[in-house]
Amino acid sequence: KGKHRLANDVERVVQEHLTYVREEMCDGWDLIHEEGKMKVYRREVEENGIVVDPLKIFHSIQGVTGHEICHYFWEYQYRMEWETTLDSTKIIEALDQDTVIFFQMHKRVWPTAQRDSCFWSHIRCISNSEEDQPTWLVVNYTTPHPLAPIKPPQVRLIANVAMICETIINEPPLNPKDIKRENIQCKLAYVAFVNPGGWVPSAAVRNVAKREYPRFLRRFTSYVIEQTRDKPILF
Ligand SMILES: O=S(=O)(CCO)c1ccc(-c2ccc(C3CCCC3)c([C@H]3C[C@H]3c3ccccn3)c2)cc1
Repeated sequence: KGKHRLANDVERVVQEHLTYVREEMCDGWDLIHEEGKMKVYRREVEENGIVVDPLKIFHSIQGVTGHEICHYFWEYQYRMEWETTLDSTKIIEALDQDTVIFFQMHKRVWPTAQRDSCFWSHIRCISNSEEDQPTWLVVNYTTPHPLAPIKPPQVRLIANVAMICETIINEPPLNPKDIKRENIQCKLAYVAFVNPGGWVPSAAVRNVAKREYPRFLRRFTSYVIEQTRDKPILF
C-alpha cells in the first residue's frame, strides 16, 4: 500500500524516539518515584510559564512480551478498560493498518480547563539482529485534523509519547515452542512530552503528573498481565 500523507512525519518522530530513548539518564533528570522495577524520571521545564516537564519511565514486567504491551497500548478497543483519565476516545481516521488518528476527551483536572487531544498513533516492530527479540514501539503524536476542531473552552493538548519495549527470554529452552511466561519479561521505556496547551498552575500539574503517570503505568501493565495470562505468548 502507498505512503499516507503523514508517513514522513511518522518516520521522523519514530527515529527521534529511538535515538533519544538510549540517552544517558544523568544530565538534568530527577528520579521522582520508584516502585518495584518502575523508575520515574522527570526534567522540570517551563515554556512561557507553562509546565511541559518531559517524563521518562523505565519498567520491567514479568510474563509478557513487548509485542503484547504495545498491542494493548495501541489497539483502540482496550483503551477505556485501562485508561482512567479519559472521558472518551475514538478513531477519526485510519492512515494504514499500523497508523490511526485518535480524538480523546480527557477528564477535567481541577482547577484546569478540560483538555482534549488529537494524535496519530503508530505501532511498529523493529527487528534488530535476528538472535535478539525485536523491539516493539508505539508513538502517539499530536496532529491537527478537520474532524477534531478546537472547541473552546476545551484546550488542545500537545503530546509526544512513546512506549518502547524489548522482550527478554531468560534461560531460553532449546525448542522455542517450550518458552513459558515465567521465562519472559518486557523491559519498557515510556517517554511523555505533554504540553497542557494552555495555562495551568505549575504545582498542580506537577503533582498530578507525579501521581498519575505511575498510576497509569501500574494499571496498564496489570491489565496486560491479566489479559494475556491464559493466552498463547504473542512474540
Ligand atoms: O500515554 S498516552 O498517550 C495514553 C493515551 O490515552 C497519554 C498519557 C497522558 C496524557 C496526559 C493528558 C493530560 C495531562 C494533564 C495536562 C493538564 C491537565 C491534565 C497529563 C499530565 C498530568 C499528567 C497525567 C499523566 C497520566 C494521566 C493523566 N495525567 C497527561 C496524554 C496522553
